Amino acid sequence: MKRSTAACKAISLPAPAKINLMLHITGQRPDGYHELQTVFQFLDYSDQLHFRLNHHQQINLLTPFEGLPAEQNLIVRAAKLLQQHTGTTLGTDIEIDKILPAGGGLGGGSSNAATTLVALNQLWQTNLTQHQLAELGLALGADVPVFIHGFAAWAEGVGEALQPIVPTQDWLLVICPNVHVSTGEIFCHKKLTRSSKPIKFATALVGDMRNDCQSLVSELYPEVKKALDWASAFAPTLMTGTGACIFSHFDQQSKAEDILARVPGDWQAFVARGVNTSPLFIELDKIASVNH
Ligand SMILES: C[C@](O)(CO)[C@H](O)COP(=O)(O)OP(=O)(O)OC[C@H]1O[C@@H](n2ccc(N)nc2=O)[C@H](O)[C@@H]1O
Ligand SMILES: Nc1ncnc2c1ncn2[C@@H]1O[C@H](COP(=O)(O)OP(=O)(O)OP(=O)(O)O)[C@@H](O)[C@H]1O
Repeated sequence: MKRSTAACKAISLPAPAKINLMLHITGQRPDGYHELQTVFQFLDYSDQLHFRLNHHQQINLLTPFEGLPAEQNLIVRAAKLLQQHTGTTLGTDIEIDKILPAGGGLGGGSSNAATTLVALNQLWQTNLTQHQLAELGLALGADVPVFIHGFAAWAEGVGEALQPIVPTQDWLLVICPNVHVSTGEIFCHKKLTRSSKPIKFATALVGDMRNDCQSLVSELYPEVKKALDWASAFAPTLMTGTGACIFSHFDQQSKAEDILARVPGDWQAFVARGVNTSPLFIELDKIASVNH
């Protein structure tokens, strides 16, 4: 897809959530990372990032994140990585409207990093290809490449070997129980299922749509089990990534909204559409068509 790279001084782009429609763990590599088979779909529900060019080579994150020093923020790390990789003398001031819960399995940090790489590649006119950006992004997180490529995908490897797939674009009720699950903690746990039999791409969307992390997370975090039990009474429900968020499928927005209204008050929840093209790329195409 050809997109405009016209020079600009500022750009605002979304960083959407992802869900894992299924997630199998089929093995572990010598470096400790796990071999996965998963289906990624995006949600039409995004953080919004705003980038303004500066000429001082400074990366300034103007929106504070409680408890997370700026230098550890994946937005700042992504910007610095691109700066170092390309040798650009430009910098950026960044603001974010954050709505995605951290540590929810919705990939918020990875998505922020991906949007940062894509946005700054335009703002700084560094002209890396999508493939180069995805390779760079993988060093920041296993989920970054899917956000950079922007299509719903069947993923293998650690989640970086992607093939397009076209799941139904259901309405989803997403519930975020009041707990923070660390991805590292789940992948290190001795009770994690690590030996699922590999399946074929052709069967990715039929049969057993399970998440191999779900039973362990349910055991360690009873609040996640409680949410799964509650939501499963209304619609097919699964946990995303390593949790804590769960999602339930509906064929109509109104049905999902009806159940949203009944979600117990101590859980954050929202309704969003599962989409097969990332809202990031829909926005980039809009910008490109305006610039033509
Ligand atoms: C579970 C998923 O959300 C599925 O989409 C992702 O694979 C997680 O991706 P992510 O949050 O970008 O994870 P990373 O930041 O790369 O890794 C966090 C930690 O999880 C473990 N990890 C992660 C991904 C993977 N395939 N195997 C792992 O063992 C590693 O211990 C790593 O130190
Ligand atoms: N910009 C960012 N937004 C959110 N979290 C960030 C960011 N930068 C760094 N982090 C750190 O990354 C951790 C994981 O955040 P993230 O929202 O990606 O988790 P997640 O949704 O569970 O991701 P995944 O599904 O990829 O496991 C957070 O606990 C936080 O400390």
